[in-house]
Amino acid sequence: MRVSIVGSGYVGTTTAACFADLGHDIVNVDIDQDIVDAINAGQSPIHEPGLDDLLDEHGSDALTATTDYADVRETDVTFLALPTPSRDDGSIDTSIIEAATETLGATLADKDDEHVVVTKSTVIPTTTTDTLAPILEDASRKTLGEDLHVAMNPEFLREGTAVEDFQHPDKLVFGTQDDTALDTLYDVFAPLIEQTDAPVVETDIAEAEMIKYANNAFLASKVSLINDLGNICKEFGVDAYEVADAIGLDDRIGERFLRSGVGWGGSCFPKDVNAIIAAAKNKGYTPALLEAAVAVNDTQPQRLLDLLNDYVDVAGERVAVLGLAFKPGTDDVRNSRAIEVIEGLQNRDATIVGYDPVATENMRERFPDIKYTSSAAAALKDAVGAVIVTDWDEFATLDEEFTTMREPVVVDGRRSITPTPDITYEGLTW
Ligand SMILES: NC(=O)C1=CN([C@@H]2O[C@H](COP(=O)(O)OP(=O)(O)OC[C@H]3O[C@@H](n4cnc5c(N)ncnc54)[C@H](O)[C@@H]3O)[C@@H](O)[C@H]2O)C=CC1
Ligand SMILES: O=C(O)[C@H]1O[C@H](OP(=O)(O)OP(=O)(O)OC[C@H]2O[C@@H](n3ccc(=O)[nH]c3=O)[C@H](O)[C@@H]2O)[C@H](O)[C@@H](O)[C@@H]1O
Repeated sequence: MRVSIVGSGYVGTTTAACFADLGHDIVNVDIDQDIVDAINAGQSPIHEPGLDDLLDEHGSDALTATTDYADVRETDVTFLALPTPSRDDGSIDTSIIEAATETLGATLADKDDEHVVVTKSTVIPTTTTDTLAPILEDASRKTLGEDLHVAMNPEFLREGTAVEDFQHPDKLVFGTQDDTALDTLYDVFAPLIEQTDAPVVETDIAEAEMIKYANNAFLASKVSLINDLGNICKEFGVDAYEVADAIGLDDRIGERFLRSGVGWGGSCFPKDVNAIIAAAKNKGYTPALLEAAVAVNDTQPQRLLDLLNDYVDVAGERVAVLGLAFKPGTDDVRNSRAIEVIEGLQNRDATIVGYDPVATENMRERFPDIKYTSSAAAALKDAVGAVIVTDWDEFATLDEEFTTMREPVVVDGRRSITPTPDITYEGLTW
C-alpha cells in the first residue's frame, strides 16, 4: 500500500521504517529538513536500537522523506504522528496537530480519490472526530464518510525498544466510524497481524483515544504505587525489590513495571497523565488516584537528594550524576528525572558532573553550564557523592571506579549496582 506519515519523530520514524519493512511504500513528511535528509540518507534521526538498520535498508527506497505535503496525494492513507505536548496547566496542546491537519486537508483538496486519515498521536477522547475531522473537511472540501475517512490507531511502543515493540505488539487498536477506514487499517497492518497474531481491538474512535490514556495512566500509577510501597519499605529497612518480586508472582499484579526508584519520566507518562487529569477535571471529575500518582512521582528525586544529604554536604563539592536519559536505551531527556535531580543539586550549590552513554548532548541543551564527562569513571573521580538516575547496564559493571571518589557515597535511584564494602551505599527504596 501507499502510506504517508506526517511527523517523523520517535513514533513517525519508527512507524515509517517498520511499515516499509512490512512491504508498503512510505512517504514520511516532516518540517525539519535535517530529519528528512537523515532518513533519505538511510540514517536514523534518533537513537533507537534497530532503526538504523531498517533505514539503511529502506531509506530513499521504499521509504522517502520530504518536507513537501504534496507527496501525500500519491498515498491512500495518512497517519498523523505529531507532538501533542502539555500546556503549562498540564492540559493537552493540540495546536501542532491541528495546524498540520489543516495543511494536510488543504493538500488533499487537490486529490480526486478518497483518503483515510488516522490519528496516531495521543489525543484526548473526541479530538479526532470533534476537532481534527472538521478541520480536514473544511480544508479538503471533502465529505466525511464519503471521500474522507478518519480513524484512531494509538501507539504503545516504548522508547529504547521502539522497533521491537512495533514489530511485536501486545495488541492493535483500530478506532473507526466507517468500514472504509477499518478495512484500510486491516490492509496496512495485515502483514504484521499475519506475522505476530497480535489481537486487534475494533472499537470506536473516542474509545481508542481513551484506551491510550488508560494504558499509560495505569502503567504510570503502577510505578507510583510500587514507589509509594517502596518508600514505606525503606522506612522499615525492608527490601522493596524482594517485596516486588513476590507480589509480581500473583498473576493479577504481574511482574512488570514494579521497579521502584526515582520515578517515571519521558515524553509521555508525565504529559499524558497530566493531560487526562486536566481533561477529566474540565468535565467536572477529579481523578484522585491519578493526582496521587503524580504527587508520589514528584517526591522521588527529592528523596534521592535527601538521602545523599544524610552523608555529605554537597555545597561547593563535586557530585556525579550517572544517567541523564529518562530511561536506558534512548537519548531522550524529555522529563527525565535527571532534570529534577540536577536542579536540586544546583539549589544546593553542588558542582555537577553528568555522564550518560548517549544523552549528553541533549541534556547539554537543557543544562549548558554543568560539566559532562565521556565515561562514568571520569565523572566519579574526586566526587564526594554519586547518584544513579538511569539504569544503564554499564553502571552495573562499575566497581573500582567508586574508589577514586573523594567520598565514596553512592545513592542508587534505580537498583543499578551491587554495593561493595568500599562504598557507602543507599538504595532509594531498599
Ligand atoms: N515517543 C513515544 O515513545 C510515543 C509517543 N506517542 C505519541 O505520539 C505523538 C508523537 O510523539 P513523538 O514521536 O515522540 O514526537 P516527536 O517530537 O519525537 O516527533 C514529532 C515530529 O513532528 C514534526 N512536526 C512538527 N510539526 C509538524 C508539521 N506541521 N508537519 C510535519 N511534521 C511536523 C517534528 O519536526 C518532529 O520531527 C505524541 O502524541 C506522543 O504522545 C505515542 C506512543 C509512544
Ligand atoms: O505513550 C508513550 O510514549 C509510551 O510511554 C511508555 O513508554 P516510554 O515512556 O518510552 O518508557 P517506559 O519503559 O514505559 O518507561 C517510562 C518511565 O517509567 C520508568 N519506570 C518504568 C518501569 C518501572 O518498573 N519503573 C520505572 O521507574 C522508566 O524509568 C521511565 O522513566 C509506555 O510504556 C508505552 O507503552 C507508551 O507507548
